[in-house]
Amino acid sequence: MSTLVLSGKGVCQRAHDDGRMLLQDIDFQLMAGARVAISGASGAGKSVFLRTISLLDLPAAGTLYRYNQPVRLNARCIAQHRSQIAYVRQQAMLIPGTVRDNLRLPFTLRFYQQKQFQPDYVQQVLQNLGKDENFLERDATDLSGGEAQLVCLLRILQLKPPVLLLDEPTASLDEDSARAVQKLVNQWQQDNPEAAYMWISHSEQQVMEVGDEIWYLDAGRITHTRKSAQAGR
Ligand SMILES: Nc1ncnc2c1ncn2[C@@H]1O[C@H](COP(=O)(O)OP(=O)(O)OP(=O)(O)O)[C@@H](O)[C@H]1O
Repeated sequence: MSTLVLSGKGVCQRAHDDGRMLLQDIDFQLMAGARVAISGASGAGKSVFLRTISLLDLPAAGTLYRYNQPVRLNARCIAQHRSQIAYVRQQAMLIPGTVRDNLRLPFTLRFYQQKQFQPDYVQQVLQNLGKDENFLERDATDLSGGEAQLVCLLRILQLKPPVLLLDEPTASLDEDSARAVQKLVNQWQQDNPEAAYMWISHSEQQVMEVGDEIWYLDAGRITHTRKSAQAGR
């Protein structure tokens, strides 16, 4: 039987400015290995939902559970949750320096000091994406938008989070770069079959490609879910 990695009960979010409800009483369950595409109109609350369940923004009400344990909202538990439920934004954010500097960055943080940068692993992944061995030494400021997004993703994937929350990661990319991002996420999930993701997309084609399940958000509620034709491949 599949493991429940992340779930929520009665999750609500309010706007910081006028207090209006942005998420209304959402219950959800994300199983290990799940591939969930999230769809819905602009302003439906998709980003707010991902930011809330990763605890980048704290919920106004409701409870999140990781592996069936309620997540406490103190600083240590929030930091731990964010490291496990990794949120990837649409715009790539890199530090000045090389690709290697960017990929090493998390290991300089106290939270990841027990983990080690694995150059062989990242080289292999980059090679599978068609990047040559000099790519690690490229200056981050010279990368294309698509390459920068790949580096951002790889920086997170190498840490092997059990859940990845992708907020329109290919929205500003051309078709080839978008495909490379999809390929990277697919490959990561094949290597880590217990890993799950949620992927926000406005592209109906991408929704069908990346989701085994599709969750629809409307006015801060999950209105319905369905299996895609890809389910059970
Ligand atoms: N921090 C905030 N304070 C106030 N309002 C916010 C905040 N964040 C988002 N909103 C509002 O919440 C609503 C949902 O925003 P959200 O970004 O989640 O939509 P979305 O479904 O992701 O849209 P899109 O597809 O256009 O990215 C919008 O009305 C937005 O203006």
